[in-house]
Amino acid sequence: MTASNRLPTGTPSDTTRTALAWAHGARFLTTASQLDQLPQGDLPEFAFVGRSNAGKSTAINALAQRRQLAFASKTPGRTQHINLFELGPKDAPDAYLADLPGYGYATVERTAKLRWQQVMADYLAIRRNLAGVVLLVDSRLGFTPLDRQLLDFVAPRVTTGEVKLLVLLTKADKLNKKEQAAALGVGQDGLADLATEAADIGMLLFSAPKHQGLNDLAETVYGWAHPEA
Ligand SMILES: Nc1nc2c(ncn2[C@@H]2O[C@H](COP(=O)(O)OP(=O)(O)OP(=O)(O)O)[C@@H](O)[C@H]2O)c(=O)[nH]1
Repeated sequence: MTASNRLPTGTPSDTTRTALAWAHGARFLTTASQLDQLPQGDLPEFAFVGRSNAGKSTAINALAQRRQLAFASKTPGRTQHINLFELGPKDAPDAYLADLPGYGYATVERTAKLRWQQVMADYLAIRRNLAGVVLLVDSRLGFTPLDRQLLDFVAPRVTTGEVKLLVLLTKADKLNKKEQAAALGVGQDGLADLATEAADIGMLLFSAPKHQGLNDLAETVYGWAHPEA
């Protein structure tokens, strides 16, 4: 497993610039409430998942450098849709970014929670072109039981290396250096059971306002979509 607490440095490398330019081209494609409404095909897809309020919309918007590409839901826990964004040249898209519903609102009724579980479990287990999962976890909270449950859904595909995993420890600007290092340590310990030899797992401290982890995030997902690059 790789872990990074790098702060942004001066001039980005060519690789970073390419990855950032690619991510900035993200555009909304479609929204789906069921898996069979998602486009089929072989384009690599990476999914952003996380507890609600973990900073998922903020991270997607920072990655795409758009103020409102991903919308924070106005009614907590009610948005059970998967929003899909397209990346790459407009006439020849080369990847999809999937924004999965946030989870963990205490006020959501049981039936909605069960429905969420089913959508996530099915998506993570079945979506054939799923290349990677970006799991957003508030760096001050670490993995919650629902994050663990989500990891369980995708674990069989992560441990074999079929699906890659990047954990973003969000809101790192709210922690001092010592707390950041501790959060990375706790996070890595929490993933020990997934870290097989075949698995491709990374972890980054992330701060949207400070752009911390942003270049690494762009490079990672670009790499997932362009394994030949
Ligand atoms: N300080 C700080 N605040 C952040 C950061 N990322 C997100 N936030 C704040 O955290 C709150 C939640 O962020 P969102 O991006 O809406 O969270 P979300 O995970 O999309 O939440 P849902 O829409 O409920 O699923 C907002 O007030 C953001 O401004 C960060 O890196 N640093």
